[in-house]
Amino acid sequence: MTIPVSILWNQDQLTILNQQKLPHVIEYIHLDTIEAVFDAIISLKVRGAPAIGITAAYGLAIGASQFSAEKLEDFQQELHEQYIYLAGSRPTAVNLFWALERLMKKAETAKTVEEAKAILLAEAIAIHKEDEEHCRKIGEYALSVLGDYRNVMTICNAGSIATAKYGTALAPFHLGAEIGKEFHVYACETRPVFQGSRLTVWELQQSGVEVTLITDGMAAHTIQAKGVQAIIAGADRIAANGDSANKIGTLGLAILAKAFKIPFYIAAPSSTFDLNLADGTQIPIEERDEKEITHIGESRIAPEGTLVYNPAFDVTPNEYITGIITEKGIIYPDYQKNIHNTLGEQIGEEVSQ
Ligand SMILES: CSC[C@@H](O)[C@@H](O)C(=O)COP(=O)(O)O
Repeated sequence: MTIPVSILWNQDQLTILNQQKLPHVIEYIHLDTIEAVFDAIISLKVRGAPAIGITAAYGLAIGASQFSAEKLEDFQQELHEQYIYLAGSRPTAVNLFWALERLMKKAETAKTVEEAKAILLAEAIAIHKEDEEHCRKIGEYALSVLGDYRNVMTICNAGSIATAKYGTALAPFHLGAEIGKEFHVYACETRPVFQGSRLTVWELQQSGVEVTLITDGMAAHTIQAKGVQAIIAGADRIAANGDSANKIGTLGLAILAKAFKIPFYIAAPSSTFDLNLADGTQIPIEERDEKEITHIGESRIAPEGTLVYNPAFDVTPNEYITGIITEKGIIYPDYQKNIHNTLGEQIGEEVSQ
């Protein structure tokens, strides 16, 4: 049993698991240009907030390595243009902007073009490595709060393949499998793109975790009928007051958790916090192609001319969140105060869009 990984940097080459094709085809593809990285992000070949950030960082470094500029000033100008280009790939996951800005800041310190290229790549590798360490810590903290619980619900895929390794919401299940702690995970299929059925179920099966698939509309009944003891979800962006954006359907689960008096946890690394935003109303919500709802694969399931609203994310207000599990510890209400105390002021200065 192995925990799958979706991003590899080997011999100066970026390779990703093509998540579009899972679970039927396990295909790893090389991304050799910044355009290929942009396409992989917008088309969900790579997805999940931390994985998007890591891939974008490599994308900027790969792009910069191919610039022909000889003068540092020209190089920095081209770098800025490519940074804006990649930052336009997806709007909600703040890890994208966080990672790109981290590279841009580092590049400013370079004295030569060659040095800038080396700095960019080193920073992308550092972000990749740190994310794995952070996710492992999140998993350890999550295991401590889940305690003796066995039946836990999740949504979307906030797993190993959405990060460098281990995942955020799925990290405790992978680590649990390693130490013999048995969970039974109820995975919401997560319409419209089915990250739950296609990715979470596949990923948990790979590491030997017991997982049952349900449709999103079955969540309330399943909590009641199967004795779900906790819900854990990832996040794409967390505001300074703890309001958390995650895949569409997460807010519904949080409300259910309150109604059924079970804990609802968000698991996310510090790179997912955007302390520049006072609350969740300011988080941009991506709206995606209506075909994701009117079709399953290439088959149309709604009449021609159907009006469609397809927001990919929703925002869970902080009052529904029992705790936010980060690599720096578990943050409990009062979120406004405790997020600031746990993450420190520097994060607020670094993250912006
Ligand atoms: C650890 S990833 C957390 C979230 O990014 C994840 O749950 C999610 O919403 C992913 O959305 P996606 O649209 O598939 O990129």
